[in-house]
Amino acid sequence: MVDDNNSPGSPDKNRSPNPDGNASPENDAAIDVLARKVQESLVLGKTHKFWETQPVGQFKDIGNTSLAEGPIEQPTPLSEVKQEPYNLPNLYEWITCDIDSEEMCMEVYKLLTNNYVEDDENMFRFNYSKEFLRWALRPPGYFKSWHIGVRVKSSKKLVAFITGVPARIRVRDDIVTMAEINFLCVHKKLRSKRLAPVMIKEVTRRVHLENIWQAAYTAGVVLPTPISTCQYWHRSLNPKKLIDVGFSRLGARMTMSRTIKLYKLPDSTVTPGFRQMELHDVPAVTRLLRNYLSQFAVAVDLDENDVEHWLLPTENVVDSYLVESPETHEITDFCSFYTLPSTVLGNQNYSTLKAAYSYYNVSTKTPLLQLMNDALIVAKRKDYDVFNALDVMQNETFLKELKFGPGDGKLHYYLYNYRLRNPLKPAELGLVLL
Ligand SMILES: CCCCCCCCCCCCCC(=O)SCCNC(=O)CCNC(=O)[C@H](O)C(C)(C)COP(=O)(O)OP(=O)(O)OC[C@H]1O[C@@H](n2cnc3c(N)ncnc32)[C@H](O)[C@@H]1OP(=O)(O)O
Repeated sequence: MVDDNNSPGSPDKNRSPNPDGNASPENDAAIDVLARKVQESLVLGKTHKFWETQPVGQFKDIGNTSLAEGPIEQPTPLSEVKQEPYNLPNLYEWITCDIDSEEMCMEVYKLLTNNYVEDDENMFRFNYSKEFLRWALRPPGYFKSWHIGVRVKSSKKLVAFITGVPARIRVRDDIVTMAEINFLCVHKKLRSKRLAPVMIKEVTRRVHLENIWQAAYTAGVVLPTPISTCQYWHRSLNPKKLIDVGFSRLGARMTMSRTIKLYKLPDSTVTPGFRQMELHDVPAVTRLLRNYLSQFAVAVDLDENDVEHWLLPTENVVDSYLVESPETHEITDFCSFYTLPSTVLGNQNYSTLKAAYSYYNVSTKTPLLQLMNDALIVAKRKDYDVFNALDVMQNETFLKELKFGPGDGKLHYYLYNYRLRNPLKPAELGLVLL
């Protein structure tokens, strides 16, 4: 395969300042990578003033297999949880963001659109849509109080944001109610002022108030300590545009027309019984997914309400397809992706990149390769420019063959207040965070 996807143009949360090249995702390699990071930190005199105070795996404990797996700290009585918000610098105030309100949702959208995650070279920035934010922030049992903003007191301008949503996550045999923390953002003009630790402490306090003591999150930066380090892969659907905007490069000895031909996909899907998921499919999809996810060391635990929320197709937010056997009408396979465009920064011809992100996929009868090729075909038909996938679950089995190319940088997975003895391989993760 000609890899024309090696440019720095992947706007993932994978903004590690020192990309790790091609480290293999084996356990030992993962430990090596972490050990190297820690070594670098020591040489640079880099410490984690905030993270060192938190109940997370610490770098000094890497490889110490005598520490037990499970919660690091026990819950405290709710009456001992701090009742008042943490102090902010005087000019700022906390708000709870009512994401149902069109006006509030627009403010959050604008903050993120202008200040959220960029790639290393500042060519692309995530552009989560308002509909996406509403979907991501209002799953079953969500808490409004976990949608937290910081405003300037005088102007009321929103300058920082962090969110949590509840989720059940299974770690080996232990099903743990956690908060999934996402959308941490500080306005560009307020960076490096230690606002992020206050935001994290405040969301932690509000999560504790609901008697929840663990959290899961992903980030492009290395913090103490990843439970796994994954890589994004990119499948060009519109190679000309991707090259024009600098997302990918023309491969060596490749012309534009050969590249277009290389990535061409058929107009229609090939699997008999392949169709969009509908409301009445929720029980069957839930069974299929639960059974599939049970094989991973760490996985999301989804019931029917969760599946309805997270996987029932929502225009421009999440797409789900399944295979219904034409003979037995049994639901045998499932695939899904979510929609996350990126703003193209400083390009004359294009302003956005339309990206699909692989979500949860299950194959029992249709080979995964064929199922995912059908997913690529529908994504292409819906005018996506690129299809992205992490190397989690069984994704490695189709990435190369379906002409995905590796992105640069990594996405690190973390648990708060839950220790794992060793880092996991990406293929041991059954969890995709948005
Ligand atoms: C039980 C319930 C628990 C709930 C909480 C669970 C934990 C949740 C954790 C949050 C999960 C978020 C998941 C996502 O949303 S990941 C997406 C993060 N957002 C972005 O990358 C958007 C663009 N960047 C920014 O808006 C800012 O640079 C941010 C806000 C990221 C940092 O602002 P700033 O650049 O102005 O820095 P500071 O001076 O205020 O603070 C510096 C301290 O902050 C630590 N830092 C930097 N980046 C991250 C990061 N991505 N996760 C955790 N910590 C991070 C850093 O190591 C340092 O601590 P230490 O190294 O000295 O110790």
